[in-house]
Amino acid sequence: MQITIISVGKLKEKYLIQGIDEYLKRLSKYAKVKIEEVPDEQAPDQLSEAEEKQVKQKEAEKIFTKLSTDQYVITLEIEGKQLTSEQFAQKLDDLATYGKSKVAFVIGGSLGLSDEVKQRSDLAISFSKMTYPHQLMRLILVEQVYRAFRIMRGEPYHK
Ligand SMILES: C[S@@+](CC[C@H](N)C(=O)[O-])C[C@H]1O[C@@H](n2cnc3c(N)ncnc32)[C@H](O)[C@@H]1O
Repeated sequence: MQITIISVGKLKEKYLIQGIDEYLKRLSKYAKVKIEEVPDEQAPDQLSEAEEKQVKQKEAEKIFTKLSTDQYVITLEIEGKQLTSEQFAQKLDDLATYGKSKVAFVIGGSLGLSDEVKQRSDLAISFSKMTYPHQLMRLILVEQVYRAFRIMRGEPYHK
């Protein structure tokens, strides 16, 4: 399986970089995982609805440069579908079985994802109704992808 994680915004915190690197190392046994970081748009704290839309659209343009038509796109959205780790593992397994082995996960920036990106999404998943910072979301995602591979292979992992 070829997995691309497209994430808006730069990873700054050392502990997150180390955590993500650790899971990427563990994941290399199961899949090719590539991180594509796209720069976030600099914007003031107070934005009108139109300005917010514009920022998200600009970020979307950069996201689209990293996506290809043959990828199955999974967006991370708070309002997306909540899955158990087993269901998530089953989903990845099904994708591999049915020839959709190129998967792109997309994590938005601090304002979230634009409607255009959401429309391109094949599946929107939520990790809870709470909002996580995008940097932390990247760590949570790689851990869950790693867990999914362990589940798929029937290998022991913390329950
Ligand atoms: C700070 S959040 C953006 C918050 C923004 N207000 C929104 O509604 O999307 C940054 C990104 O992290 C991801 N994210 C944060 N919390 C999430 C959750 N509970 N489930 C899935 N993705 C989440 C999403 O991709 C989101 O675009």
